[in-house]
Amino acid sequence: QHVDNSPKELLISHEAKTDLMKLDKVLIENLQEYLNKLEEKITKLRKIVDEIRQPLETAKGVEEEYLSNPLNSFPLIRHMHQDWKYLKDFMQKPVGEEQINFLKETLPELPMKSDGDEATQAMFRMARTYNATPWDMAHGFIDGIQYRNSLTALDCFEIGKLYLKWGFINEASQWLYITSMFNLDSNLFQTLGLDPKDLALMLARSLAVLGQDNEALKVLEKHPDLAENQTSLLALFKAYSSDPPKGIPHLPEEYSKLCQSSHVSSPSRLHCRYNHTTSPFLILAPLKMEEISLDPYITVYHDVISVKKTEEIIRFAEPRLNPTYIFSPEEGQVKHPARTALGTWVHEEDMNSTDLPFHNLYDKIRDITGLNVDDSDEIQLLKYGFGAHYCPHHDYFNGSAPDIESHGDRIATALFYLNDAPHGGATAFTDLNIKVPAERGKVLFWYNLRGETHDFDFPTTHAACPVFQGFKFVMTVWIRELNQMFIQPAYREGSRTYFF
Ligand SMILES: O=C(O)CCC(=O)C(=O)O
Ligand SMILES: [Fe+2]
Repeated sequence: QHVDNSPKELLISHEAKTDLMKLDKVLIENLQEYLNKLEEKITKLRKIVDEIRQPLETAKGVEEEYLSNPLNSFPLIRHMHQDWKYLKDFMQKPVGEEQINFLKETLPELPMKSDGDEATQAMFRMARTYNATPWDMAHGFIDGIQYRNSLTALDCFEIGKLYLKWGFINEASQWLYITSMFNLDSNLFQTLGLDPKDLALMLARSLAVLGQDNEALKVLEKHPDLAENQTSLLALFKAYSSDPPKGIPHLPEEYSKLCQSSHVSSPSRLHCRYNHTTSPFLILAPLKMEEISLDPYITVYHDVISVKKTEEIIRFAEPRLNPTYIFSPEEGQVKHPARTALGTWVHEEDMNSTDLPFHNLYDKIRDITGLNVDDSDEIQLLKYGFGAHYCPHHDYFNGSAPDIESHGDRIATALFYLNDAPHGGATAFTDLNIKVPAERGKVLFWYNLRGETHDFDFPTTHAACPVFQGFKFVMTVWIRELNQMFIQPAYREGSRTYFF
């Protein structure tokens, strides 16, 4: 399968990031080589300057006597006639062309604008979801954890611009203010695209919009080019209203609250027990089960899948990953910032292959859930990288999927956690105030449709919190409804109430 080198691919794949670092190293070496070439030229020129200055030094104060000597006047004429012409050629000769060309050729391999935008948006998402102030974020402090790294002026500037574009003026002003606190005097930043004048304009504009006129004027005053027009600029900022921003991810407050590590799920009155009733298999090998909600019915099973199996599944998935989509009744499958994991479907032939880790998976799910699972169900492997998340959603299609006639809706979901997400990445049931951390070997199981009627169970709305560090790997199994006809005969087709 073709791996789409889309923005998300860069964000999520560890390999892609490792490759980027390797490429960065090569480019830095190339830049160093360019510097060496420049230095070579400078060293040569220094020697030449010293050399050609020599006769003048000798003649200093005794010019007439000096020139009367033909052994001096000849060299002068020759030098003036010849050397400067050659020097002009030497000065004009481009330096480090090879290195410049190498950089030019490499540029198409580097992240594109959309990659940069997506990375900036991931920072926005994490800052908002984990309630990190710009100051904390810039200093590597997020969701109670202090990371060793911090952001540079250019990083902060980029994030500030996004906040400004999306109309989060208060945060924008803070990001831009932090940017301005870096030492921007050297024109180093200008070379790299951070024009202090642009920064001052943006910062002043955001302050003016916030009604902090004096602060805005102070920022403008510091700039020789802006100081003289400060009052008219201020008036302009205040009169100017930008178009309503587009593309801002909606991050509901209850979702953010749940995702933060400070949130502790309300102590469950339900218990853990060993499930040995669902199937004959479980009588022999009972599973540690945790009921985390009775209505809707949500359970977690521990140690369902071995470390070895999870590793095999991850190895299977890695080379097959593609961007994931959300299902929209109007447009079908669409790429959307609400879902930013990479994924791959597991197809029938792979499910049944004895060489692959999936071949007894259907049995296992049947044992746990008591539901009939087979090739009519959908299995997707998902990898969430840096900042990847899935906004609150429900898994049922609400009658809109094309194959709903043949398979029915998604009656239940079994979510297998294939690794431990180091920071972030929990599954959050936003209506229930329940958060399930991503821990290897667990299976989270819930019904999306209500028992008797198969009505949509709204409080099953759930989300995947943004992953801040490392990645999160899961396998989602959506169990379809019509396969359960003989197990749950209470279901009468057409009985469902549609709410939307
Ligand atoms: O990754 C998660 O925790 C949830 C995934 C999910 O809800 C889905 O794929 O439908
Ligand atoms: Fe889901």
